[in-house]
Parts: sequence; structure tokens; C-alpha cells
Amino acid sequence: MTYQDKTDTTEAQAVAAPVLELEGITVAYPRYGESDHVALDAVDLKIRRGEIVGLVGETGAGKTLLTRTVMGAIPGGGEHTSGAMRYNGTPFTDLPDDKSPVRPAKDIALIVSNPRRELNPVLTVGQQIVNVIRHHLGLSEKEARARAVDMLRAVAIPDPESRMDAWPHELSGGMAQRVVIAIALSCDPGLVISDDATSALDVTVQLQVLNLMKEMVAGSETAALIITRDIAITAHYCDRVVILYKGEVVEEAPRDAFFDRPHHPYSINLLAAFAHSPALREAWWDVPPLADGTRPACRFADRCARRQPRCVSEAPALRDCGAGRRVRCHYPVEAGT
Ligand SMILES: Nc1ncnc2c1ncn2[C@@H]1O[C@H](COP(=O)(O)OP(=O)(O)OP(=O)(O)O)[C@@H](O)[C@H]1O
Ligand code: NI
Repeated sequence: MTYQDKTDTTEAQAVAAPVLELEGITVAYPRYGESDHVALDAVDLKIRRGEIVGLVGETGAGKTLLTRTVMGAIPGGGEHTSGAMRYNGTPFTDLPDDKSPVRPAKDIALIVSNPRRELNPVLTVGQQIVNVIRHHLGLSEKEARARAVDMLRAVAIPDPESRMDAWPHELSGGMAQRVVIAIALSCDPGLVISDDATSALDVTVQLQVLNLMKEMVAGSETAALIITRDIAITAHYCDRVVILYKGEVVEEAPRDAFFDRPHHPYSINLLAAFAHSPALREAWWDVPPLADGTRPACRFADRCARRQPRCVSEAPALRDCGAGRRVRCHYPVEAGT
């Protein structure tokens, strides 16, 4: 693990710096008698204040692993082999807790898909929020209670005073998720990460919760990373879209540019799945298989309708296309192609 020494970072630089900056994050799983399995390969990601970034990719792409790396909890023997992570301009990997600029759960709040599992079944809703607020903000019991009620009101929980005394099992799924969000946001985190947090909810509740997160980010200094397999969510809620495929960023673009003109063939596959368009599917999904045993240099080549011999022999780099766009493809789809 290496990181730049930024101890001379001035206050002004820190203010201008992205809330979270990941540079070249690589996580590998050693395999007996084989080369390591590289589950995240040189992933770069920047999230600025007030910005909502959507991280999209299919199952196993490495979305949760990236989150776990940021939170310092890589599962199952994976090793963070290289890359730098900065919070408001200050590097934080490998620093002891008391030197790290990140206080987990306070600065970076993580919301996951099973809200009930996040709540303690033997404490009331109010006690749980009060505990978190007191722990992180050092407020008195009375002040913390007042803030807890405000937070429940902010996440549109009806009659927040009496809900303080509710038990987690008395809440619907949507209500429980709101409580989890209230807890996450109660200590003014710099970044909220939603890892598939709404996928288990009814569609209408999912929309309410996402709208709420968007409003709360817009009205504060917070930034959000919304992790999802559902590209449609990013169309409505995100300012920028980052597509992860087999541990690599394959495309990154501002939201409107991405949906107007996706450049990477995999992005088009995702959109074809979402649009339920038979014509799109036929054009983009009907790909002749590679010869047996071929291990293409481009990780997407086996599924790519635009595959050329070069894609099998040479791994594409992530190229800057200007206007905040990047694409990892030898033959990206651009205007008129
Ligand atoms: N214990 C492990 N041993 C080996 N590889 C692992 C292990 N845990 C995770 N991985 C690697 O990380 C990848 C899983 O990534 P992750 O769980 O982050 O996927 P995801 O994008 O969050 O998918 P989903 O949408 O299903 O949540 C696996 O494909 C594998 O490459
Ligand atoms: Ni996941």
C-alpha cells in the first residue's frame, strides 16, 4: 500500500478536494497454485460535495468489495495490493484510527439492503439514534433526543415523537429503511454510500427513499454513492454514472451524456436489458463464442458484439474522452459508428 504524503495540505485545498478520492485501487485474492484473482483492478473514483454518483455493475462486478475496501473491511482474505484513498484530500489507508481523517460510520455512512438487520431488535428506534448521535457528536441525552426527533421528521416518518418509542419489529420495510437513513445522516456524514439499499423495497417505497436521499444530499454538504445493478435508478438519481465490469471501471460519464450516447458496448448491453428492446438485444447480445480456452485481454471481449482480434490480444486502457468522460474500449461506440 502506498499513498502520497499530503500533510502539508492547506485548509483551502482540503475544501476544494473531492470528499472521496480513490486512485488505482487494486484488491487481489491469492489462489493456490495459480495467479491471484484480481477482484478490483486499478479502480479510480472521485465524489465531490453535493454530488450523487451511481456505481453500476452486474453481480460479482466488485461493487460491494469496493465499499468494503473504503471501510477497511475486505472480506475473505482479499488483499489491498495498491492504490490511494483520500477523504477531503487527506490519505487514510494504513493510518492508525486516531490519525485517520475518516471516522467510520460518522464520516462515511453505509446503508445496505436489509434495514432490519442493521437495527438492534432489543432497543427502541429512539434509543438507537440517540446512542449514535451521543457517541459521534458528544451531545447530552436531551440534545441528542431532540436531534433524533428532527432526523425522523426529516426522513418523513409520521408522528416522529411517538415513533421514537417504536421497536424495530413494529416498522414496515420502508419505515425501517428510513430509520436506518436517519441514523446514517444524523451525524452529518461527508459521504453516504447506499449499497443496493433500496432493492428489497416495493417500487413505490424505493422511489420515496431514493427521493429522500437525493433531497438530503442536495440540501447539505454531503455526497452520495448509489450502488445498484439497476441502471434505471441512476438515470433518475445520479449526476454521474460509473460502470464497473469484472473489477474494472469500463465507462464513466455525466448522467445525461451517458444516457444520450453510451460509449462502451457493455453499457449498451445494460441499456438494452433495461429498455426491453428486442432489436437492441439482437444487435448487441448475439455474440459468437470465442475459441475454446481463449482468455481475451479485454475482460468484456467474450460478450462483445464489436469484438476485433485486437481485443483478444491487447487489454484496453481507460481513456479520457474529454467532458468528464472515460471509456475502456479499443472500439468505443461514438457518434456515427
Ligand atoms: N472470499 C473471496 N474469495 C475470492 N474472491 C472473492 C471473495 N470475496 C469476494 N471476492 C471477489 O469479489 C467479487 C464479488 O464482488 P462483490 O461482492 O463486490 O460484487 P457486487 O458487485 O457487490 O455484486 P452484487 O450486485 O451481487 O452485490 C467476486 O466476483 C470475487 O471476484
Ligand atoms: Ni454487492
